[in-house]
Order: sequence, then structure tokens, then C-alpha cells
Amino acid sequence: MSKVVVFSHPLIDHKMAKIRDKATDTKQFRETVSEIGMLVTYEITRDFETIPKIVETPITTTTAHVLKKPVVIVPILRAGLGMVEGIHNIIPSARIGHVGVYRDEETLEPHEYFAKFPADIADSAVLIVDPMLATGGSASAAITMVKRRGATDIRFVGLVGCPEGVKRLQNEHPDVDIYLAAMDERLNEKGYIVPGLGDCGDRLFGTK
Ligand SMILES: O=P(O)(O)OC[C@H]1O[C@H](OP(=O)(O)OP(=O)(O)O)[C@H](O)[C@@H]1O
Ligand SMILES: O=c1cc[nH]c(=O)[nH]1
Ligand SMILES: [Mg+2]
Repeated sequence: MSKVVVFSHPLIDHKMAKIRDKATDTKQFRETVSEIGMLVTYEITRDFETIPKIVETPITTTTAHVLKKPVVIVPILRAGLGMVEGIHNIIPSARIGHVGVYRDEETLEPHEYFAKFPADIADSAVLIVDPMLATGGSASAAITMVKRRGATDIRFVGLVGCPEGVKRLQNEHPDVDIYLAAMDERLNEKGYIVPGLGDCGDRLFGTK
């Protein structure tokens, strides 16, 4: 069974309060989502493996440590894009894949419409990024898409989750650890997370 980590950090909580607030405008919302993406990166990479590397410092030769595997960030379009810049700031060597999945507003079923990945995704540590884990359908579909390309080392990184989404992801992908900034109460009858923050894609891109 996969691990579920809900971050507990005053700065993350402070910024989560800002993006939950319906009075926060598009610019502030986008900036804050990106900042939270940067902060959570420290935790999601905590168990990344390192390998020794001989480095010449200005003083002497020493054994330092570097990341063992390349990293691939895979945002789920559209809302996942909001977290990419923050994560990429901390892992500038990471490559970026893209997965297009939208959820049908009536059935809540995920629909795939785009996929583009770096060639060596199978050998990389993959971060599937989407701020919202609601029914879990979109995240599960995105994980299946990267697994089809041979990826085996996969983490899901979200901001707001709920028990329904976590349960589905753990059932369908028990090998994928789940990282969230908050675990909310439930889904409402329209499939929105309560209390949540509304429609993340629309709030990031000003489309409603
Ligand atoms: O867990 P689920 O029930 O699948 O819901 C979560 C998905 O819904 C939202 O995307 P949406 O379909 O609104 O697409 P958008 O980001 O393009 O607005 C969100 O960004 C997730 O991808
Ligand atoms: O609460 C939700 C659920 C799905 N997608 C969102 O953007 N928000
Ligand atoms: Mg949306």
C-alpha cells in the first residue's frame, strides 16, 4: 500500500489559506500555487536516492552526493501547470512531460487528450503533478499513461486531496506514494472537493 504524506508546515498552511480564499485574484492565486509547489518539493524529494561523486573543491578533493536518477515533472493539464515553475526552480535539471486529461463534468470520468514525455522517462523519478485530487480519476489515468511508457518510480504531488481520491489512487496504483498539502473532508454532489478551493484550472487561468 502506498504512503500518504500530508505536509504540515506553517508557511504551506499560510499559503493554502490564501488560495482557498475566493477573494484571491488570478495573479495572486497563480503566484501562490507556484510558491507552494516550490515549498513542497523539499518534502517530496526527501527519499530520493543519491550516489557519490568526486568533486574538486577550491581546497581539496572530496566525495559529495548527487541525485541518482534524472527527474521528470509531469503536470496534468491544465491545473498541474501552476505548480511546475515552483518545482522546476528547485530541480532545474528536471525535464517536463505533459499529460492532457480533463474530467467530464457530468460523469466525472477522465478523458485523455494529450501526452508528450521525455524519451528516458522509464529510468527517471517521475512526479505527477495536479493541485486537485478529487475522485482520483484524472490522477489515476495520468499514472497509467506514464506506466505505459515504462515508468516505475512515480510519486503523485497534489495540493488538496480528499478520502475518495486517495482511496481510488491507492487501489489502482498501490505503488505510487501520494503527497498533499491538505486532506479535505469529502466531495460534494458535483464532484468538487469540500471545503476545497473551487475549480483550480479556472482560477489559475481566469477562464470563468
Ligand atoms: O480527481 P478528479 O475527479 O479526476 O478531478 C481532478 C481533476 O479535475 C481538474 O481538472 P479539470 O478536469 O477541471 O481540467 P482543467 O484543469 O483543464 O480545468 C483538476 O485539475 C484535476 O485534473
Ligand atoms: O474541487 C475540485 C475538483 C476537481 N477539480 C477542481 O479544480 N476542483
Ligand atoms: Mg477545471
